[in-house]
Amino acid sequence: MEESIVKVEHLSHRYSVQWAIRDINFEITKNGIYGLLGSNGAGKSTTMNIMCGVLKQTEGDVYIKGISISKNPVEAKRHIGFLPQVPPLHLDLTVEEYLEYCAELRHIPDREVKKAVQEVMVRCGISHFAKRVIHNLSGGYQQRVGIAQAIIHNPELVIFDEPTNGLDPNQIVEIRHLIKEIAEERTVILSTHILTEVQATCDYIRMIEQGSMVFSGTVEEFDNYIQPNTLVVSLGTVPLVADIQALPGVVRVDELGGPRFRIQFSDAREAINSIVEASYTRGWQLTELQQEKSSLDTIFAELSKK
Ligand SMILES: Nc1ncnc2c1ncn2[C@@H]1O[C@H](COP(=O)(O)OP(=O)(O)OP(=O)(O)O)[C@@H](O)[C@H]1O
Repeated sequence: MEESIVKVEHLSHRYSVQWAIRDINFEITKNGIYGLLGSNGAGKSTTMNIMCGVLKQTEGDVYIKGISISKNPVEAKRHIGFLPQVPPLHLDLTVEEYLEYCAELRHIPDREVKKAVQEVMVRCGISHFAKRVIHNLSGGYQQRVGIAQAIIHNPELVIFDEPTNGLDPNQIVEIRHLIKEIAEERTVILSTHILTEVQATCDYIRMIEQGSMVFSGTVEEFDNYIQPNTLVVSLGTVPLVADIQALPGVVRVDELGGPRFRIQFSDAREAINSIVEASYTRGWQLTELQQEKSSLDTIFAELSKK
């Protein structure tokens, strides 16, 4: 049996009277990058804060490598690194001073602190800023320092809450690259409301909407979750739209300009067969026929409605 890295069991949380998350369940047994996806206010930060032992849940529990975060938080937290939405930086310290402080908080033995700090600075590409006061770093480099504090104790699981929020496009690319490197050796969970972030960075998706889990699977499964229902075809000779529309399996035809058409179908196989056959018998000279994929945005909108 595969070892459980994280297990979230019947997790619910209520701030005063309102439930922020309700009966969230999932388990992670394989390394990789997991995107916790959801729109603003869906419950991502609440879930992550509980997973990291920063917030005490109302109901349910989280197990990190089988250790309960509520019953044995100190032991469970040894295996976790966390970068909250607002990085917990001390802006008036230098990068090196701050990371030494983090190493002590993480109970790294005194004689190993210097080495751990040097290694993590190399890992996160910030060695050249070791003596720089954090306040004077750009947003992207401050985020690197935030990532460094999350992995200084070499945890098996790293959790990032909206790690590219507020960064410029170049910084976003660099931070995504760093996250992928970090994930080569450990499991990473990152939260985001940006679909392209998931596409660019993650292997798996857990999607939360209105406090409940609405999807759990790979990015590819997510992409195919809502079955596409359109084809794009290009024809050598241009028939009447009504002639295409009349074919079995075809529901609607839109002209895309020139000889290209978007065809909405009720039954993919029936529509494809009838288009290919008509092209052959009526001399339409089919040159392109492809099924369109639902964009992540469409899927997101559909799932959010459910
Ligand atoms: N401290 C709090 N007190 C009361 N309600 C809260 C508190 N924090 C969050 N909430 C509410 O709980 C729900 C879930 O919020 P949460 O921050 O977990 O969502 P999120 O998916 O992380 O959103 P965002 O992307 O905007 O951070 C929201 O309705 C939010 O208003």
